[in-house]
Amino acid sequence: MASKRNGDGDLAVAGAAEFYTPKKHWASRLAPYASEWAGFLATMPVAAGAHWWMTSEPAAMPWASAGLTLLGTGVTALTWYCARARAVIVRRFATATAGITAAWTTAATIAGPWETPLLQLYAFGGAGVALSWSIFKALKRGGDFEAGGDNLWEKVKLAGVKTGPLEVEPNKVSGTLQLPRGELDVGDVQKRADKIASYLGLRKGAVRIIEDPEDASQAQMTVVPRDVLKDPADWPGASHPGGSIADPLVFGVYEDTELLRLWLPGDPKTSRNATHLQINGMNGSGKSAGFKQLATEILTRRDVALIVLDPSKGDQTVGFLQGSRAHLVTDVGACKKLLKALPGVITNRASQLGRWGYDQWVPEAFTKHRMPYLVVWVEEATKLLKSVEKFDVIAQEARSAGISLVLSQQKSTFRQMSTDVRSQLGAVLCFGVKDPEDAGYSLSDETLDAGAAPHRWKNRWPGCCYLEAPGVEEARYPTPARTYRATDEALAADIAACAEHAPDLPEDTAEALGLPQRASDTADDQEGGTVVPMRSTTPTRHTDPDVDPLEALDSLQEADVDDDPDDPEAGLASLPDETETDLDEVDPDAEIPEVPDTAAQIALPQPRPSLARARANVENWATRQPGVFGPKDVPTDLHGRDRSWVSRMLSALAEEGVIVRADDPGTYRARPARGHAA
Ligand SMILES: Nc1ncnc2c1ncn2[C@@H]1O[C@H](COP(=O)(O)OP(=O)(O)OP(=O)(O)O)[C@@H](O)[C@H]1O
Repeated sequence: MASKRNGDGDLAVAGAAEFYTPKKHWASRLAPYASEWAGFLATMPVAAGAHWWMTSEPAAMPWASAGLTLLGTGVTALTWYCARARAVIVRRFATATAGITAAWTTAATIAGPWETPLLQLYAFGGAGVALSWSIFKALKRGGDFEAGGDNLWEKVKLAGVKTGPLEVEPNKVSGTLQLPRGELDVGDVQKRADKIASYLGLRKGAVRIIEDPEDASQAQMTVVPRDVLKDPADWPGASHPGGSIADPLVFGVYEDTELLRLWLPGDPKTSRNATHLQINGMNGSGKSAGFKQLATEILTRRDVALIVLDPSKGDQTVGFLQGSRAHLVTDVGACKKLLKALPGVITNRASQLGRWGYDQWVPEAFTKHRMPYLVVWVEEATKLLKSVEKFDVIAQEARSAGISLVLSQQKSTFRQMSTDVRSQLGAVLCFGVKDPEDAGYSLSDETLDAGAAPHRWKNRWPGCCYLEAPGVEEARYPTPARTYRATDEALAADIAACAEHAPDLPEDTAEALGLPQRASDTADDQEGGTVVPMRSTTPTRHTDPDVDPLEALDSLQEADVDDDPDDPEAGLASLPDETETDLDEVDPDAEIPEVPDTAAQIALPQPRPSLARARANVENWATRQPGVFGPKDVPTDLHGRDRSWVSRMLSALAEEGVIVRADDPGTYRARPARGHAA
């Protein structure tokens, strides 16, 4: 193979390309050998001319002889020196050729090239040298692409693989591989991708192999010699200021310099589905920076509203959105409430879209009916999802109602995110993770098999990511990308420049979610623009002032999706005597902790408490237990549901820090009381 580095010291894309460039015509097949024969033929007239010149000036002959001898020795020495980086055989061969040519030219200049034995030496010796160069090249290069390719495949123990025509782009060479049928499969080649990179003198991960979905004996090989991700590109500004959310969100570049693009709404014309997005990555892998850029892209569009639920970090991550039209909710309870209110909003929006004749949200829904697309971004999603029933159903319905959910969390193990929820999300953005197992919770097997390895980055390469999403070519899924390097000030300035385009939330949506129509209408924001906690927003309006919105939603949910279909007692009133027995376990003398409104209801036997009341009852009971307890210990009539529900509830309470986990799995204890002395 040709030199691995070009004159600038860069890894040579051209080198890789040169190795592979197919030579189909006889002229191009012979071209590599032309130089030695041209040199052979040129030597005779040069020597004859020099001889004629020297003999016409006899006085100069002694000087010319000495000069030519010195020049020949110098050229030979220079050849030896310049070829020091080449293989020993090449160096010797080149030096010998220079020496022989210089000696013959000097002798021929003095005596005349047609004199015996100079003419014979030229005819046989010169032709012999030229021929041996051609043989040497032919053996080394094979004379055409395929033999060179065979050499590569043999070296990496994949003999029989053939490389098809290659497409050479800046920093990328790609082409089809034909595998020997029945002998090798794509997995064999994928396993050796790093060996191929090593043979080509490239970094690990520079070679990726993707299976051809139509033919298992073929694969697509992509070689990306230079790692452009090492140095992230600077934020170039919002990609479509004042544009539609139907335009892609652009938030970085792939290693082959393509833009990193994400589409959230569907597109009936191209059959692209609307999607939710799952974002994973370990601490410091660049999730927050990615969020800021995507949020900026969203907030600079004219037909989309953004709601951000960030129960953990608050100002740290979303602070730069102060004063923007993003609705920011940072209170845990308020975040949960909002998520639980989503089904109502989904139903409402879906039926509106249906009435207007749309199967899904399209930009026209905004231009004609002022219904913006809605993005609900949930940071630290695991904490919130656990307490939202049937989240998979919410996710499933949300897409057709023009709502995309973005769930961001460090990792999505099956414990943290059910397969049902996962299957509804549709798109994954995976930043650096701790180990291959974590990568497996985010990316598909196909992407991982094709060489995606986010665990190699960990958090040492913040912003590096893989994206699997509708609208992105599947062959691109294993291609690494990096988000832009951006400052909060630059992003905030872009958002501010488009503030006039940002739409309000429709009145009914705002009302149902307990949000103002305009984020900047909140008292907090007017006071100087802090993150807006949900509790500071205007209360939801309802037609019946006596019905608590959450209770109403709970009843609706229960009517729709009873969480305990197998429970024979589902929907039946609990027997009062059982209630008394159970309530014996609740310390009647203990002071009732602060559970707004609902605490007073605990002692009263209820037919089957609403979901909200059941949660409050269980929480109240659990925080008052003197010892270790598990789901089976929680009195049924406090909640009226099956044990798996109680188990999920206790786990959620432990996540929220209301109770703590005990030593044995599935057991808990009340949080030790603090500050009694005070
Ligand atoms: N594309 C990028 N290029 C360069 N630096 C980046 C990039 N993305 C993120 N960073 C830097 O990496 C660091 C960690 O990023 P970030 O806070 O977004 O990670 P995170 O995954 O949100 O971490 P955590 O979960 O701990 O909050 C920050 O200093 C950030 O500026």
